[in-house]
Amino acid sequence: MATVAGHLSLDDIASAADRDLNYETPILRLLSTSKAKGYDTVCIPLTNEKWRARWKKMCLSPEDEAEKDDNTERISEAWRSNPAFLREEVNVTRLDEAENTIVMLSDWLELDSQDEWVRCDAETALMQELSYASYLNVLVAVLPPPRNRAHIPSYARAIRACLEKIPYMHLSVRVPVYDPVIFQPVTPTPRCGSPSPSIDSLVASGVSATSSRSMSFPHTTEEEFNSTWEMWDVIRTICESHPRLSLTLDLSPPLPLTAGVLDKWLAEPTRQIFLPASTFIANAKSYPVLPKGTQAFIREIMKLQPTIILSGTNTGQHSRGGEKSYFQYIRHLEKTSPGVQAMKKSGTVENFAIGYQDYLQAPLQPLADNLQSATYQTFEQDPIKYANYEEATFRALLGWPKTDERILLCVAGAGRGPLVARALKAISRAKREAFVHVVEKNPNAFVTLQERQKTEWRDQVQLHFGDMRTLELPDKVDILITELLGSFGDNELSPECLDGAVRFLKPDGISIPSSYTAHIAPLSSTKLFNEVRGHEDLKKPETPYVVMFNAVNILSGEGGDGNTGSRIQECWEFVHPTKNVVLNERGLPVTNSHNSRFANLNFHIPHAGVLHGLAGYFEAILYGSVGLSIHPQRKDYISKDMISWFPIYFPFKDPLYLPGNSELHVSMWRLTDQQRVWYEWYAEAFLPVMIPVLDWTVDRASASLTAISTPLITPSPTIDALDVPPVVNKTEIPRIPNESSRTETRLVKVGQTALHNPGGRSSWIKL
Ligand SMILES: C[S@@+](CC[C@H](N)C(=O)[O-])C[C@H]1O[C@@H](n2cnc3c(N)ncnc32)[C@H](O)[C@@H]1O
Repeated sequence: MATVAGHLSLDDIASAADRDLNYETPILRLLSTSKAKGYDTVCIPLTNEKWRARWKKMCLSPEDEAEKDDNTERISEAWRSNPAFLREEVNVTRLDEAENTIVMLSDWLELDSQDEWVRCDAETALMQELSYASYLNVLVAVLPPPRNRAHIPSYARAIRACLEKIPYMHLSVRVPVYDPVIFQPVTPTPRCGSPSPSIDSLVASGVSATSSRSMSFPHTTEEEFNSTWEMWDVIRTICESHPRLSLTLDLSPPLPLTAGVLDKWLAEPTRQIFLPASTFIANAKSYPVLPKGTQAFIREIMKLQPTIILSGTNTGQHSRGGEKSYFQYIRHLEKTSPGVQAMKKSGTVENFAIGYQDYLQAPLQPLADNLQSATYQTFEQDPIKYANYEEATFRALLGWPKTDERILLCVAGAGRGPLVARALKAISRAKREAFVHVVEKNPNAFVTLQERQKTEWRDQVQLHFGDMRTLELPDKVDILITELLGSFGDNELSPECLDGAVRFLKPDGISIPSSYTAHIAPLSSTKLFNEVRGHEDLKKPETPYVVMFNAVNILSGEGGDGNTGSRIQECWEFVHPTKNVVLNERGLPVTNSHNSRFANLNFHIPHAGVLHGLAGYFEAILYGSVGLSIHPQRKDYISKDMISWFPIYFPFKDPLYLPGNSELHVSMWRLTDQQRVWYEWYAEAFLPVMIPVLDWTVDRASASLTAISTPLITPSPTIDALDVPPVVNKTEIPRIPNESSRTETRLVKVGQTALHNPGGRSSWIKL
């Protein structure tokens, strides 16, 4: 269940101050009442107005210059040299008051003020607050929100310094999901005036959430939706994605109905959602509900299990339902969240993967290693994979043209025998006379196969121990059944094993599977990036992993300008039996070069994001229209609730920022020598820019070179990436462009990754 926290306001704390002999302190009284109302925890402001007033007096120049005095400066300097609170400036003083609570630091601190002195004193105050919170064992502190884009690097540097000095505590940056008003330039306050307003006051005054909620975002651009994420991106980058840095997403501003622009928050460490009562609207019966866009977003982000901080629920903003109705509404959203429900429903891949989300696992190597019985047992729990294999075998048997002959089947790589059992079922359903050869190279699993032959299958099967690449069978078979597929299709060396096993097939024989394809999509995930980075050796970021994705955002979108493909794109295909391979006298390929592959795929990136890696999927055709798929857009039509494979993840060792409306060109290789197979991967980012088409003519009147070296247009800061006709020698008469109204789109390169795993130096699969 989602954790729901009640936000205590300064007014709540003040009104709890009247003595109640049942509680030792007002905060303990509020904690107890919140618990009774059903909240799991509370969010408490650490400081109060007294601290704000003292800080203001010490650190901001008075509006009236006449009020300035030396004594104040001395007091300020004394504070700077030894920052400390007075008892009456803080709301929490005891360990039991802070236990399991979320503490909100002074949200008026301007770590990104226009004024350098204000920034400096705000940082001193922040460190003082964190040090005090740390003294009280606080585990999560919500930081004041960033406001001023121009000084976000200063804000981020201050947070980084705090992360280094304060141990254990999680620092959570409060960021509005978007709110352009927050970024209106802060009036410079060179030690005078008051700090810029807090989010709450801006929402309450300027852009009232109620008033703007009723608008349909007529003027809100992609750039505006992106602006707070872009600030967060700078903070996260400067803090090097510190594992104790997280995000409190402030949902005070109303959300758009189109989810795409918000998905980027799913790939971030969004640990808290701040949800004020003012964000709720009244439904037809006057009960508080959330606007559609916010509902959809909360349902989606619930799968990350953030703590929802409800605030202002006791301020009577809605006429019906009372305080508990907000809380109940959140529980209702949780119950109707597809992600949460899938996790709860047994039999789904989401339920099967609980505890494994975003956890990196090394892919199996069933050819090089001998699998454990428990691993086979896990495979065998899949309700869909074996049913689809049985159906494919059944249809292949039904379609087999020679009805009067005994049909020979071979299950190669049989493991503990589930596909043998399914093949026998299919034979019985199809009412055909048939016999099954069974091949397995794992000596331990072969004992289980012998046991099953003796007790279940008897003379319907014949067992053969050995490697399908070298073993000989007594007969050629009609149908060859294998399951040697990895998350990327070919990554458990199905193509190489089948090169050997197809020798068992008659010329017109059928292979189940008949083909499989590998697919990729660019992905962003701070969590996964953190898992692979920071290791001295290159191995970790140059190794593909099997991962059940959760806090992940696929960056690509449909659309684009025709130069780009779909959101998830196919890299390559393997078809069996393989055609046109040069074979030796034993019927085996002379080299493995026919199994190497290359793909160059162009993705459209609609919204800005940070590329951390590639998500990989596979799809297989078993027979006819029966298949297996983990492709996110197709799996539910082909093999819904199949749990055997999680996707694969190809990491990038350094993040690559992709601007909105950019293109990502990905190169992917499957390479091989006589001993190994490995993947290499690389990506480049491009930004399409519109430039006028220049018709060049020779200017005989001017002998100066300036005409061509002066920038004529400035489509992008990387103007040098565009073709300007070269000057061959300095005496050549320059050409100047004619005026033209035509424009064309060119791609300007904005970044690239390293080539990952060259020569298979970090990761490979042993043949
Ligand atoms: C992914 S498991 C599938 C096991 C079983 N068919 C199932 O579906 O549960 C692949 C099996 O193929 C076997 N295998 C892999 N390569 C082989 C080879 N070259 N020759 C024979 N068996 C092989 C492995 O030992 C393993 O038992």
